Amino acid sequence: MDSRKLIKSFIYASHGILHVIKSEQNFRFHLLAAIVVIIASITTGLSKTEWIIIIMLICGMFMVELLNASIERVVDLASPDYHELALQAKDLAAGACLIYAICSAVVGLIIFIPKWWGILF
Ligand SMILES: Nc1ncnc2c1ncn2[C@@H]1O[C@H](COP(=O)(O)OP(=O)(O)OP(=O)(O)O)[C@@H](O)[C@H]1O
Repeated sequence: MDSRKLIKSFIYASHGILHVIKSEQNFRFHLLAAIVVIIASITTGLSKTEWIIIIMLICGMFMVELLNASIERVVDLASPDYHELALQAKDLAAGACLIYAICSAVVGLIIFIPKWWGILF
């Protein structure tokens, strides 16, 4: 295996992540939300399985946002002017983000609410 090629791939991927942090407000919001969820998870106390679910949800949200940002750029490159298919491509990608965000919120509530209920009452 060519280790220099592997290191370069990591560097390019890191550039992509840094670029999306700088340019996408949605991504910064999800980053902040992830920090809040991690703090809540530490203070609430989760099982190993619950931690795995939370980590997968957080990383999944970042992945979907990165793919959405990537699709937006490809669409802007291919169709700078208005086109119905460009609209559909961007709206479909945004729809994917919305579905994942709703799913994450629901799963998060299923994990946290019974624990907080147990602490409060
Ligand atoms: N070339 C285009 N042709 C047709 N409709 C478009 C085009 N570009 C954007 N749109 C429509 O405008 C909406 C917003 O597009 P925009 O590029 O501003 O993305 P966004 O979702 O606001 O992302 P961000 O603000 O993160 O860049 C899209 O969801 C789509 O409905």
